[in-house]
Order: sequence, then C-alpha cells, then structure tokens
Amino acid sequence: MRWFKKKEKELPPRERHIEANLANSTVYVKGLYKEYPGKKGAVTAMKDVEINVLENDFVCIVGPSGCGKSTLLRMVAGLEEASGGRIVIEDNDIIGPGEDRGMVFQSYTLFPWMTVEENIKFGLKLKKMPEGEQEKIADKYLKTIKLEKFRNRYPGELSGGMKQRVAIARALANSPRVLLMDEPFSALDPQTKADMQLLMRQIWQEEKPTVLFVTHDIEEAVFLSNKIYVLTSRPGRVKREVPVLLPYHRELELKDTEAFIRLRKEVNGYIEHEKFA
Ligand SMILES: Nc1ncnc2c1ncn2[C@@H]1O[C@H](COP(=O)(O)OP(=O)(O)OP(=O)(O)O)[C@@H](O)[C@H]1O
Repeated sequence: MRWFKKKEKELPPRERHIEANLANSTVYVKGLYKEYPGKKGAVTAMKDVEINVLENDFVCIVGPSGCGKSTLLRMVAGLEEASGGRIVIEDNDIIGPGEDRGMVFQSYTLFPWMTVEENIKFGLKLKKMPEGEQEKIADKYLKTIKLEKFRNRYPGELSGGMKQRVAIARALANSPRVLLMDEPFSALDPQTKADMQLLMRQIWQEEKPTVLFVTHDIEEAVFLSNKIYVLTSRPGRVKREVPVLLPYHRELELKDTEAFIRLRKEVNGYIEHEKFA
C-alpha cells in the first residue's frame, strides 16, 4: 500500500484530492505554472494546468498556437523547468529527464551514423543489456514498425515516415512508463501522416503504452486518443477535458463517420472560441 493511502484521512480536503489522483495516475500535473522573462517583465505562458494521464491512456493535448503545448510536454520530459506546480510520474516528482519517459519529436532525431537496428538498440546498450536480449527487443520493434528489411540501413536512406517509425521503436524499446510525443507527424505528407496515425493507433491497441501526445491537428487527436485536453490561448490553462468515446479498434474510415465528425467539430469549436476570446 502506498504511503498516502495510509495517511489520506490525515490530509486536508485539497491535499486529499491531489493524493487520490496521484494514486491512480501515471502522469499527474497539478497547478503547473510557467513564466518567461520578457522585455516588460515576466510573461506568463501557462497557469494552473491540471492534467491526469492514467496507465494505458492515450491522451492528446490540443490548443491554439502558442498556448504552451510543447512547453508543457518539455516540462513533463524534464527538459524545461516549471516556474511552479507539480509534475509527478507515478510517485516521483520529476526533477529532470529520465529513462521512465520516452520522447518522439517532430524533427528527426535518429543518430545518422547508426543503422536502424543500432538506433533502436541505443538505450538498451547504454543500460548494458546483454546482446541477446537487445537483439530480441530490436526484432520485436522492427516487426511492430514493419521495417525488418531496413534494419541495416542508415537514416539518410529512409523517408520521413520511416524515420519517425524508427524513432517510435527506439522510444518503445526502452519500455518507458510514458511515451511523450510532440507533433511527431506534422512534417509528413498527408498520406504518410494518415498511415502513421493508423500505425500508432495499432501499436497502442496491441501494446497499450501510456502516451501523452501534443498536436495542433484536431482530427489526429480524435483519431488517436481516449482523452483530449483543450488548452486556452496564452496563458495556457485547461479549457476542457473531452473523453473520446469512439470504438476501440479504429481504422482510417472512422474519420468519415458521423460520431467522429461530431466530436472533431466539438473540439474545433472550443479552439475557435479561444482564438476570438
Ligand atoms: N524560451 C522561451 N522564451 C520566451 N518565451 C517562450 C519560450 N518558449 C516558449 N515561449 C512562449 O511560450 C508560449 C508557449 O509556447 P509553445 O511553443 O509551448 O506553444 P505551442 O502551443 O506548442 O505552440 P505551437 O502550436 O505554435 O507549436 C508562446 O507564447 C511562446 O512564445
């Protein structure tokens, strides 16, 4: 039993609410505040953000440009410091980057001098995992991303979509507690982007990684996730938490259904309203 369960009754109501969420969450963000120095004093980028990502959730963050989506993800990744509030991964307040979090960015971040297979094994090598185990994990993820035939190729020989598939495999190979994805498909052409969305959803259906995914593409958010947080324009706060009540097994045809279009329009409406608020 976790310590706070024993202590729960001793806590004041507000703290009890925080501790109850912590008990169920993989990522729990509470009262998050971020300011940047500006010419005329500090600029508040984000205020009192609360986000709750449960184990095996696929959560998307959307919002108007500049609302702080990437900043939020970078803070959860430990790449940027918060000005206030808490970010807890399981029971630990984060204080910097860690191997409990895997990251996939918009820009391609593979090591160009390593083959596809070496890129996937990179984190495992750092952990000094025995070669046989590394091999097994690399084989598994090469299959997941459908690039078995490309294991000995270098990133320079791959298309943009293939590079992102390798980046996803590399992140998953380390078995992170949460996969953090920042607009990973936004540089791809529309057809490749749709293919990547489908692959990502299939990976999630099969493996159930816990995912926190930032995108400005509402259709993408509705297709991929089981919960969407819509942020307000700056300073970013949570405007809405939208459950995505669509079928579990998803194919691209889902995007043409009435239920999907209705939800996409609903989320779009929240963001449009923000732009003119
Ligand atoms: N290093 C920085 N110094 C000053 N201001 C910053 C810095 N980084 C971000 N900001 C500001 O913080 C706000 C949030 O930026 P962020 O890039 O997180 O937004 P976003 O929602 O991801 O935007 P977009 O959808 O356009 O990518 C913006 O107003 C941005 O100008």
